[in-house]
Amino acid sequence: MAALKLYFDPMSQPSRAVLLFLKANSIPFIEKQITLRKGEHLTEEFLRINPFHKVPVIDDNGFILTESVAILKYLCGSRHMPEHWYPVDVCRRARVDEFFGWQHTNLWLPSSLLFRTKYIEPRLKNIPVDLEKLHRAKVSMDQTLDQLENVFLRRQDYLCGDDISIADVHAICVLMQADAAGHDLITGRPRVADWIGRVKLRLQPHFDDVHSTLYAVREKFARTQANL
Ligand SMILES: N[C@@H](CCC(=O)N[C@@H](CS)C(=O)NCC(=O)O)C(=O)O
Repeated sequence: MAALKLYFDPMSQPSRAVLLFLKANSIPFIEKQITLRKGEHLTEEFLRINPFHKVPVIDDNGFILTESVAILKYLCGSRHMPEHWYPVDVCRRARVDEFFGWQHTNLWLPSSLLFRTKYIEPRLKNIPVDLEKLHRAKVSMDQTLDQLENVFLRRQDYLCGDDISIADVHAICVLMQADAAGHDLITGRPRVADWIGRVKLRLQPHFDDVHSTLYAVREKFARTQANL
């Protein structure tokens, strides 16, 4: 049987979620890095794999799947992973699905907007940072972080229950994008701070390995754009 292939860019938050999950669970796979910055997602070869020109994508012995959430769920089912990642119990599983439904507009959107506005757009279009747009993204990101603090983490150690699930892996990778853009995730949010520490610890050393490219960007921001 051909090995699983993962097409990813380490600068992409959903790519990192899948990469991290594979590494943390020692699932064998072949790395196919697609560097978005270089336009490698727009080649004819990649468009045949994903006509939507997005990463991540997996090719599991000819079964091609896009969308990070679908990929994580597929890996849980096809690799018979420990139950805590995506519980079998109907209600516990529904909590994970509930979070994934919520995160698209509430977590993914503000975090991506923040990073895009501060990092990608100025470089791509050679323009200064749009401060008004950045402010809107920051307000929205703070609302989301407060909801993580006061709703999801109010009575439990992980986002969807008492043990780590694929929702935690996905969410922390998305949040790291905002962190790299210099957004303060934890001040006044002790539960979010503890949760980040807890999830990272569960996923080390792979967490730092998968985030090394992003950490370099975060350092650059801290030196050059700390005032924004
Ligand atoms: N909902 C998708 C989002 C995938 C996505 O937007 N990927 C971005 C990188 S973070 C991408 O490949 N963008 C390139 C493009 O849209 O051309 C998922 O979770 O997998």
